Amino acid sequence: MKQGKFITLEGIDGAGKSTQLAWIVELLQDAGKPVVVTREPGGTTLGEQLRALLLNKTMIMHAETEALLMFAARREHLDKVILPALTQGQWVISDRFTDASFAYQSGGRGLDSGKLAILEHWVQGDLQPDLTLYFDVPVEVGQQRVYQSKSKDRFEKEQADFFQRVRAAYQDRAKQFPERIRIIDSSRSLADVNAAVEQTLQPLLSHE
Ligand SMILES: Nc1ncnc2c1ncn2[C@@H]1O[C@H](COP(=O)(O)OP(=O)(O)O)[C@@H](O)[C@H]1O
Ligand SMILES: Cc1cn([C@H]2C[C@H](O)[C@@H](COP(=O)(O)OP(=O)(O)O)O2)c(=O)[nH]c1=O
Repeated sequence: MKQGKFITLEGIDGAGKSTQLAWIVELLQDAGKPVVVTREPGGTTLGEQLRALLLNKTMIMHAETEALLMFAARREHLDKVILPALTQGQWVISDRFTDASFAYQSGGRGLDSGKLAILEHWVQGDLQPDLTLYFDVPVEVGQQRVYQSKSKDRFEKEQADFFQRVRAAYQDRAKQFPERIRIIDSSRSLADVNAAVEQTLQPLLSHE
């Protein structure tokens, strides 16, 4: 029986997820919540090895292989990390989850979202995050932030039109699940985004 809360962070590369993750952990710890931080693809020994393959910019793979590996890593992640932590009453914060597959593999690569929905149901059953923070930025802003910060991986080396499709797919998904997915305008200053995150988390914290 799930007791903890499951929060996921989404957005195109460079949206500011990792930066906000640290702030969210601080807010939850200040509120006395036991927090587990994790990420996708990854989060387990096997998942991190799959991540290395998926992000390796010299690796060539079919788009469906890519999707299947994302969901294989997710199955392991749920089994080894997410479900045990939730059952123990911990708050799980994941830097990306299934919305990323709909955004990148369906929006970005063009896979049929119906196939992904089958994998989603297979791997997660009815489990969905309690809250998803979608950090929305224009593609140019995200790309500028990524290029300033580090060398590009297999996804980050994609062109702007790929990220336009990813962003559009995220926005569609946020419209489809407005209760769960909250849109945060991440093009603003760090202080403004921090404040928006705090405000969005408040109802979840005060219902506890
Ligand atoms: N609101 C913001 N304003 C300006 N720069 C930001 C903001 N949020 C994050 N950054 C910077 O942008 C870069 C990418 O941020 P990061 O959190 O790593 O993004 P993501 O995890 O979504 O790819 C980092 O150098 C970070 O310091
Ligand atoms: C979870 C997930 C990630 N991805 C992609 C999005 C990102 O480009 C990449 C993971 O990188 P990311 O989480 O952004 O890590 P970093 O901040 O270290 O670059 O994997 C998918 O394409 N589908 C998925 O289902």
